[in-house]
Amino acid sequence: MTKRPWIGTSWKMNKTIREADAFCEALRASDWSKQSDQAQLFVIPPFTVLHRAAEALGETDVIVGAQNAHWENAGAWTGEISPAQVKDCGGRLVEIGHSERRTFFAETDETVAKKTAAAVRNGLTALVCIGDTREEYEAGRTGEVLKRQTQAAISMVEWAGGAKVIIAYEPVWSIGEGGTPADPAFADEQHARVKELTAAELGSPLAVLYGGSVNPANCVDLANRANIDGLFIGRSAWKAEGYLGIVSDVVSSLS
Ligand SMILES: O=C(CO)[C@H](O)COP(=O)(O)O
Repeated sequence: MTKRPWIGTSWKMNKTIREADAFCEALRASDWSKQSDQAQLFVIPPFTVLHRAAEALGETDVIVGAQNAHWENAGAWTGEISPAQVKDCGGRLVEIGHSERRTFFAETDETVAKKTAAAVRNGLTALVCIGDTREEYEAGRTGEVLKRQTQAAISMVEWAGGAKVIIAYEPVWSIGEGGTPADPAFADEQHARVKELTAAELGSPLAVLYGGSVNPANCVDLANRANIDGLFIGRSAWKAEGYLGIVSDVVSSLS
């Protein structure tokens, strides 16, 4: 069966309204935005343009999501955004537990578990990021860390009723400027383990995307690995041409 990869980008804390509009317009105008039979595209803007991006891409097959959401649907949680609010803005997916949130905003396995369960309860797809630090990687502890983070993330989800959870393996040592892209064979091995673990716990494996210094030179090799179900791209996809170039290369290589 031909693969139908997920290919998406988070803009992190980037883009003004005008820049977001330009990206969405370029994506909307591209044929790739209406070909979800070949690849499931997704874009994760900052909250400031979430509603606008969801509207702009509303007639396309592109899923728009949020970079975080709280575990409660409403209440006295100053500065937070709830999964119900994400849904109200047109968001269909929530990214949870990115390493930047775990490192700089005290996100823990427990908050990731609560947020994942809340996203699913609200009918959103939870895109849960897991990843080993450089220290853990060098100590050969990658497998153990990914197992702990995955088990915690899915521990509170109510699976009855079509819960949608996707895992993104993002080695912390691969992310951002100065990151080292993971060797595709190494990434594939880690994905295989996560798929095996989730299959054993849930009856069927969760999809596992790879993120961390994905670029035009390594996207095809990564996406063609047996256990890599898609790519989660940062810097290389922040310009629409960059994103669409990767989508086109990956889809062509798979067909
Ligand atoms: O979240 C990511 C993808 O949006 C991830 O952190 C990878 O970022 P990149 O290294 O800039 O591709």
